[in-house]
Parts: sequence; structure tokens; C-alpha cells
Amino acid sequence: TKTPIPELGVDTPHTEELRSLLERVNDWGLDTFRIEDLSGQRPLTAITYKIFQERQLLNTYAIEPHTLISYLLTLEDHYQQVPYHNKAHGADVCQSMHVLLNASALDGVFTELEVMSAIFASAVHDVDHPGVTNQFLINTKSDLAIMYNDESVLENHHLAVAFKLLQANERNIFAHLTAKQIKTLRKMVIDMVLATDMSKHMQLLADLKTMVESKKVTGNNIIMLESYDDRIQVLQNMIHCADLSNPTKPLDIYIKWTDRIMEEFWRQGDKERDLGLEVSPMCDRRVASVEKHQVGFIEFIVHPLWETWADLVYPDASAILETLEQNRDWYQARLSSPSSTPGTGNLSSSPTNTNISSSQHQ
Ligand SMILES: COc1ccc(C2=NN(C3CCN(c4nc(N)nc5ccccc45)CC3)C(=O)[C@@H]3CC=CC[C@H]23)cc1OC
Ligand SMILES: [Mg+2]
Ligand SMILES: [Zn+2]
Repeated sequence: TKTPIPELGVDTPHTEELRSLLERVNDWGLDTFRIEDLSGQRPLTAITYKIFQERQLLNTYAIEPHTLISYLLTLEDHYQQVPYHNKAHGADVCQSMHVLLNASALDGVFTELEVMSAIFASAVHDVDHPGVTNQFLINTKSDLAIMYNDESVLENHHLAVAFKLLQANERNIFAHLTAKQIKTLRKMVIDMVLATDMSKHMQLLADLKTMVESKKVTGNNIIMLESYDDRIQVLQNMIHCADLSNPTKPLDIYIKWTDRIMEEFWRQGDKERDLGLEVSPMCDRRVASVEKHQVGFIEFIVHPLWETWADLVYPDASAILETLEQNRDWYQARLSSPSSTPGTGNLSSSPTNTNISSSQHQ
């Protein structure tokens, strides 16, 4: 005899509007901010609950609705109230992963357990994020850096928190999986969340490029992945793409994410300045070059990754790549327009230097 679960998993007076918004959970560019407002500040619970239902995961794995809601609400409460790496980001990456998994080039490629692992990994991937970088935690000799010996400090912590929350019976959504299934899920979730550490980006991208060059497809252009290493490599790149998807979304949504990440970086810079530490790149609010950093972020990191992903699943991600290039051009144009750089007279003749120096780019 438990309190009945609301239709959408969360208590809200906006049931009609939230329901119609969640109908679009399969679309790229879903407005996670609007869902946050309509769900009573429960975007992660509302979106993840909808995705589990949409994919029939509660039936397939005998997951009790109360248990799933209890886990999701507690998980959501363990996301910190920082400007960017909060529950809205968790919800956004989870929904983005859900859409990426629907690529027709991946039709029938992943098992239901792999799909559930990917959705779960995305939902938990930044839980209890303190709003500062691994390097900051290392430089300030934080408890977390001591705990994880400076290696993927945040990502190890997100995983430990996520799995710890499963230990309570009323939250154990995997209670009816076999021991073998739990072992497999746990390994894949660990491998995926650890892959969201940006220090792994270059290796991940290099391996993805190698896979694209040697891509093997079936008759109807579906990708063939024989080994665990191949399968997990694609899933790792998917969660990494989802984590780096802000610049590929509709411009008004992308700009909101930029505002949030910059506020989070600037707060870290404020702490570094107060501590007498060198202020990290992009973290000095007194050197505001937001447009320059976005152009560099897209040119050096986001576009190379998404271009390679778009090759792998061609033509499924072509529209996403198109939006990314339009958004890059928009920030590029603001970089060199008179409105953004007062007192520089006629800019059309002066070259706009958007090259982030290699040292900065480590
Ligand atoms: C919406 O806008 C952003 C969203 C997320 C991030 C994120 N950024 N990063 C890093 C990325 C590479 N960085 C660069 N450093 C240096 N010295 N130089 C560079 C030159 C050009 C580009 C990047 C860098 C350090 C920060 C994370 O680690 C976050 C956590 C995980 C995923 C991405 C997040 C950045 C955004 O805009 C800049
Ligand atoms: Mg992270
Ligand atoms: Zn993230």
C-alpha cells in the first residue's frame, strides 16, 4: 500500500503541458529547461522515467515503478545546485543519448541490457558534481583527489555515488537482473562514465576514426560490432557526444548552456584568484571572450568528434552536424562584428584571431 505514482512520475500542476512535451522525447533539441519548469524542478526524473517507459525497460527487467521513481528522485537530489553540472544537464545528456541510440545505422545492434546501461550511465554521469574541474580538485589537494589518486577524480566519484544509491532495497532498480546481467551492466556503466573525462577525448576520437575507416556494415547499412571492445567503444563515443552536444542543439538552447558553463567556469576562476592560484583557461570573468571560447571549443573538440560520429552513422546525424556548423558560424560572426569589440573601428579588414594556442589546448 504505497502512495500512487503520478502519471508522469512527478508531482506537477502542469500535467497536460508536461505530457505533450514529453511526447517529443525522441526528438533532438527537446527543451530540457522547459521540462525542468513544468516538472516541479524534476527534469531528470521526468525524462528518465519517460525513456524507461518508452523503451519498455520496466517490463523487460521487472522494474517496480515505485523503485524506479525512488531511485530517480534520490539520484536527482544528489546532483548539486551548480550553474551547469546540475540535474538539468544530467537530464539533457540522458535524453540526447536516447535519441542517438535510435540512429537507424544502429538498428538492432545493441542488446536491451546495453541500451539500459547507456540510458542509466547518461542519467548518473555527473551526479554530485561540485562545479569545479578535475585539475582544480587536484591542485587544491581535495579529499576527492586524494580518494581517487588524481585519476578521473570526478568521473570515479559520479560512479561511486550512483551505485551506492542502488544499495537501498527500495531503490534497487536492478533487483530482478541475474548476477551475470548486473556484472555486465556495471562494467559497461563504469566504462561509459569514465569515458566522459575530457582527458580521454583525443584517444576516444582517434579510435573512432580508426573504426570509421574500417567500418563494416550489413546489407542495409547497419554497423556490425563483433567484440565487446568495439561495442563499448561506440557506446563510450555516444555518451561523449551526448555530453558535448550543447553546440549541436537549437541556438536558443545552446546559448543557455553556454551561459551556465561560463558562470560555472568563472566561479572556479574566482576561487582560484582568491586562493592565489593561476586562473584556468576560460575561467577569468574579467577576460570575457565567450564567443572566442565557443568557436575554439567547436573547432578543436566538438566538430571533429561530431563529424566523425556523423561518418559512422551516415546519414543519421547529418542534420545535427548542419546545426552545429550554423551555430559555429553564428558565434564566429559575433566574434568579428563591431558590436562585440567596441572601439576597433572598421573590422572587416582586420583578421579575427580565433586560433586557440596549442598550449592552451592541452
Ligand atoms: C556550451 O559550452 C561548453 C560546454 C561544456 C564544456 C566543457 N568543457 N570541458 C573542457 C573542454 C576542453 N577545455 C579546453 N581547455 C583549454 N585549455 N583550451 C580549450 C580550447 C578550446 C576548447 C576547449 C578548451 C577545457 C574544458 C570539460 O571538461 C567539461 C566537462 C565534460 C565535458 C565538456 C565540458 C565547455 C563549453 O564551452 C567551452
Ligand atoms: Mg562529467
Ligand atoms: Zn556531463
